[in-house]
Amino acid sequence: MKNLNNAKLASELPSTSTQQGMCIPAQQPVSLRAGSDFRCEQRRLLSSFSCDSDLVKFNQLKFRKKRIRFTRSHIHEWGLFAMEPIAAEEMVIEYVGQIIRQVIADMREQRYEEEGIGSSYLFRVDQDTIIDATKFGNLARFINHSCNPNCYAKIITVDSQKKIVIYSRQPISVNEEITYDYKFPIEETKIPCLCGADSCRGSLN
Ligand SMILES: C[S@@+](CC[C@H](N)C(=O)[O-])C[C@H]1O[C@@H](n2cnc3c(N)ncnc32)[C@H](O)[C@@H]1O
Repeated sequence: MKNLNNAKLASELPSTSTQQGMCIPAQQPVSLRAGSDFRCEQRRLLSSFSCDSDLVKFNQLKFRKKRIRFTRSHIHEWGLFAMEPIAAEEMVIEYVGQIIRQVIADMREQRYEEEGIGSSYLFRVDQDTIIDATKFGNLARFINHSCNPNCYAKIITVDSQKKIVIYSRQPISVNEEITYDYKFPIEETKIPCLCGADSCRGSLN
């Protein structure tokens, strides 16, 4: 199955409280305990920091969407382009679509092929969850693959729900095409890559 396969699963949100363990030994002297409390809190903050910043950025993205547009791309048909400068490590857009199971994705993939839909808008979240943006989605469905991309896809958990978010990995200029590495699994039947990067691997898969 050739779905947009995201390898960055390391971003699962750890719980900021229960998974940090109990840090206050009951019989500790007060002064030591205060130090322990402090170190414990510091550890908790440090370990939850990147996750919380994902959450903050995700909430910000809801209220202040990046200015982007889809237009013809030199890579493949339609692509997504920045209409404002985007700094590195910014959330650019969420990849929105229908959440489906593997068995449904397999059936749909076959149906889409029969319908002559040549592009794949299926994005794997985990082993049994796929987001299908073929018929319902947002502008993220227009993002093309590049072997030298300016963005990357990451899975974050918001309110116990996994979400695919596209982040910038470097500053992006106005009118620059937004791309990420699809990380398709390797297959025998190759899909030629047209990204044009010097480091192009020659195929998407
Ligand atoms: C999510 S769509 C991207 C948007 C697509 N360009 C469009 O016009 O709808 C993914 C499909 O775009 C095509 N594609 C994306 N990046 C490509 C690349 N670097 N080289 C060749 N085809 C690409 C492939 O057909 C892929 O299945």
